[in-house]
This record gives sequence, structure tokens and C-alpha cells, in this order.
Amino acid sequence: MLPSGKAGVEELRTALKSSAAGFLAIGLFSFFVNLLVLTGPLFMLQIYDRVLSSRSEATLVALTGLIIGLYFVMGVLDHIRSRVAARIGARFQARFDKRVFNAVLDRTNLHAQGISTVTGMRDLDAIQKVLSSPALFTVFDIPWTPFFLFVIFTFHPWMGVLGIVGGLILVGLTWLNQNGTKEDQERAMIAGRLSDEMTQTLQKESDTVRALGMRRAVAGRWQLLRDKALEANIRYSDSNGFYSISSKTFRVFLQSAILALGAYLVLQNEITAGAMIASSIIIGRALAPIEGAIGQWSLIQRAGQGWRNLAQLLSRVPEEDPRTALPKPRAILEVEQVTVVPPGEQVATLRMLNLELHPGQALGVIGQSASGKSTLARVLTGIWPPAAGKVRLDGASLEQYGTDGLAEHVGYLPQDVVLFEGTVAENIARMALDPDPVKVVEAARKAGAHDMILRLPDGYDTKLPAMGGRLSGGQKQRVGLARALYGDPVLIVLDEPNSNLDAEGSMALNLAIRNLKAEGKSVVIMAHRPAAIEECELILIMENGQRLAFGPRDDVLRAHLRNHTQVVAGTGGSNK
Ligand SMILES: Nc1ncnc2c1ncn2[C@@H]1O[C@H](COP(=O)(O)OP(=O)(O)OP(=O)(O)O)[C@@H](O)[C@H]1O
Repeated sequence: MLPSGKAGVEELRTALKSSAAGFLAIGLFSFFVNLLVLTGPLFMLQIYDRVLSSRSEATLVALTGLIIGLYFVMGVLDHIRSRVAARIGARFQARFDKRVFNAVLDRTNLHAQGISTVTGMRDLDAIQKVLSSPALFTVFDIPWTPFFLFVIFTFHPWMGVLGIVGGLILVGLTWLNQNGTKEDQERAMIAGRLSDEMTQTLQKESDTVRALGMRRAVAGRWQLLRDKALEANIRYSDSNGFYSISSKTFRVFLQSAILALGAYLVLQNEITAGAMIASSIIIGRALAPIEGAIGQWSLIQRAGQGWRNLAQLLSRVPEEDPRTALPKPRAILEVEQVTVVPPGEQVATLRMLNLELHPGQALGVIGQSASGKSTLARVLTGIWPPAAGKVRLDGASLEQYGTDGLAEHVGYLPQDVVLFEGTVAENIARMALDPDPVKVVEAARKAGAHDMILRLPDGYDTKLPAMGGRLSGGQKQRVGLARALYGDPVLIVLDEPNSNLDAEGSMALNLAIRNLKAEGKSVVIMAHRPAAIEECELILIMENGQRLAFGPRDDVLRAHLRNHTQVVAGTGGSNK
């Protein structure tokens, strides 16, 4: 079941509350702006009832001077409240930028199940837009509508009644708009997101798409999604446009209707011509916020959706509590009764695993495909938390180090190495904003990749496109190993580190492992190829997510592999 999102709502609300002073300021400015809105109607009232009847030019000049001053003040206040709103929006975004970014990353890893819409950053943008836009002012202006209607009442009750009826019709239109467009908007949003995601995937995998002649097929699928998105958008825009234009037309009509009623009342000598003009202007102002809300409805609705999505996301991925920094651990790894269930799954892919590794030891993990080797790599590096049991590094369970703290002590080479857009050096430095060149070269040397990197067109400063496209599979793997060793981690987890390596690369890898052991680090190597376990004194054999055997390499291989002699012989440096 999905969490209710209460914790997330609370987090979002607290952030808004921290801008209470800003909202108060907007409320105060809105108060004066709305009072000053009466400038125009009162001016009209005076012109018609005083200036025209008395034919006094002096009064006209005085009144004109006065309203110039009042309009100026109104303009300044309106401008200030826009500036305050923009800052409230920016502050809200700044508060949540990193938080949402991290939550989206974590949720992809840890909580993949449930809502499929991870629109985090777009949700945040949508809320920020509403906070910084005139849509926010409608909230502060709408309470003034009854006041303006009351002013019209003071001119004549019938005018007031007409104003109220008109207002109710506009509110009704807003309600219909809300109910009539909500589903279309959601559909448009989801369809748009799906087609965007597909575009991104296709861009990343363009080689495969071309090579396998999938262009027409995927373009067809993509087009279907685009068409759906377009269709939903058009439907949404049509219905929203219908309500928006209806309300605008109705408001203009209402202004004339009140003028007609006013004229009738003037003819009956019930009100003055000034009151007739003034009430026509005031009714326009009274209903402007309602019309504004309808006009801004798509923004408001999207922000509402964003608020609900973010509340879910933030509840699902709570903020990591600050951790007491632990000293650099010794390379003692303990896996105690660990069971792992991948995110979004029900069935464990690693069950009740126990093992221990000490400084200077290397463990080779072997087993058939899908036996749980990569799952073990993920739990040892803290990517997936254990569903039961504990993984400890020097006595402390991994979560005690915190996500970033743990990454300093653990190096990880994933099975599929993905490099990021940046230079080779930046990639080795794990994309740090201030990479330490000494540490970069040191890591590359340890990984036996220094010479290979020097031979690249621009050495360490060779620019890599996204996904590291410029490098061969083996080169990527060696840069990936250097990245794993950056910052001198004590535990190094290598998932199929030699799957793309040639003999030279394989030898460099084994030398690196030997050196790491000599430095007192511990190394875990998930392997298919015998050459990879040459440096391992311990072997773990996995089967169906369970430990089939664990112990000294030669004993385990002899006891469990029928062809152990070939395997042991194969570890003599060949790369089969
Ligand atoms: N992200 C995931 N979500 C759900 N199930 C997963 C995920 N990753 C792996 N699994 C499942 O976990 C089981 C073990 O997979 P794992 O990748 O750990 O095996 P492996 O031994 O590393 O295999 P290989 O040698 O082919 O890389 C498999 O049944 C797989 O389907």
C-alpha cells in the first residue's frame, strides 16, 4: 500500500511556513492594492457627479492629480508583491531542489514499486511557478470580492443582487472547470512524460536501434505515445479554453448588464450616473480574481498534482538523518544472516547469507547466472538495504555510515560501467566539483590504468560524452576501476571486473588486487572468468540466492566443482 503522504505534506507545509513573513507581506500589499482598486470607480463617481455637474476645472485637475498619485502607489505595491512572490517561489525551490533530486535517485533504487510517475523535479517546478505567478494573488484577492459586492450594494440593492448572481455563476464555471478538466490534464501529463522518457531511452540506445533495424518500429511506438499526449493536450486545452473564454465573456456581459440596470435605475432617479459607471467598474474588479483563477487553472491544477506527487515521494523517501561521522574503518566485513529483496519485488534473491572477510583478503564470488552475485554486490555497497540481517564494516552496520560517508570507504565497480559526461579525471574523481588531481592519478595508478589513460587523445582531460561513448568496453572498465579506487576505500567490490578486459587489462587488474590486499584492504570479486579469482584466497559459491559453499579457494573448488582441476589451473593467469 502507498503511504498516505502525510509526512511529505508536513515537510512541504513546514517549508511554506518558513516563508510566512513573505505571505504576510503579500497579504498586506494586497490589502492596499485592493483598497486602491477603488480609485478608478471613485474617480468616475466624482467626475460624473461633481465635475460634470459643477463644470469645475479646478476640481478636475485636483482629482486627476490625486489619482495619478494613487495609481502610482498601487503600481509600486503591485510590483513589490510580485517581487516578494517570486522570492517565495525561489526559496521553496531552493529548499527542495537537492532534497527532491536525492529522493528521486533513492526511490529509483530503493522504492521502485508503487507510483510509476517519478516526476519529482517537474512537480517542484510546477509548485514554484504557481508561488511566483499571479495565480498566488488570486488567493489574496478573492476575499475582497464580497467587499466589492458590498460596495455595489451600497449604491443600490438590485445592483448588489445582480453582482452576487453573476459572481455565483462565475464560481459555478470555476467548479465545472475543475471537474471537467482534471482527468484530461492528468492524462496529458502522463502521456507527455512517457513520450519524453521514451525519447531519452531511444537517444541513449540509438546504436542498438539502428543496428537492429528497429527505427521504424520504435518510431511507430514513439509516435503513438506522442499522438496520445497531443490528443490529451488538445482535449485539455479545449475544455479549459472553453471555461476560460466563457467566464471572460460572461464577465464582460455582466459589466454591461450592470450598466443597463444602472441606467434603468438612473432613469428611475434611484441612483446617480456616477454610481452607475462606478458599479460597472467595481463589478469588473470584484470578479477579476475568479476569472484570474480560471485563466490560471492549468497552472494551479498542475501545481496541485505536483504537491500530491511530492508529498508521496517525500513520505516514501524520508530525509536521511545526519550521522555521527565514524572514523575510517578497518577492512573487516561481516555479513550476518543477510536476506535481500530487490526493490519492487516480493521474492528474496539472496537468502540468509553469512560470511566474513578480513584486511588483506580477497573473496571470489562465483555461481551461475542469476544466482545472486550482483545482488550481493549491491547489498555490500549499501545500494540495496538488507530486508533482514546486517552487513557490517569494522563493526558498524552500513547504514550507520550514511550514504555519502559509506561511499568514501567502499569502492564499487558495477557490472555495466556507466561513465558520465565530463573528463576522464572528473569521472575518476566521481564527478566531484573540485577533483583532487593527485588522488585521481593515484587511483588510476592503483587500477593499473594510468598508462592506458595517458595514451588517450587528451590524457586525463579527454572529454567523454554521456555514457562514456568514446571509450572501448575494456577502457571503460579500467576507468571504472580507477573510479572505484578513488579516495582510498577500504572495501572494494568488483562486479565482473574483467568481463571486457584483454590479457594486459586482466593482468593489471590482478596486480591491482594484489596491491590492495598488501595495503590491508579487502576485496570482493563477482566473477564468471577463472582469471578473476586468481588473487582470491576465499571463495563463495552461490546457488539460487544462497550460499552453497564458502572457504579457502582450493578446498571449496575441489569439493564443489567436478572440473576443479581445470578451474584451478585456469586461475593461473589465462583469461578464459
Ligand atoms: N533490479 C532488480 N529487480 C528485480 N529483480 C532483480 C533485479 N536485479 C536482479 N534481480 C533478480 O535477482 C536474481 C539474481 O540476480 P543477480 O543479478 O544478482 O544474479 P547474478 O548472479 O549477478 O547473475 P549474472 O551472473 O547473470 O550477472 C535474478 O533472479 C534477477 O532476476
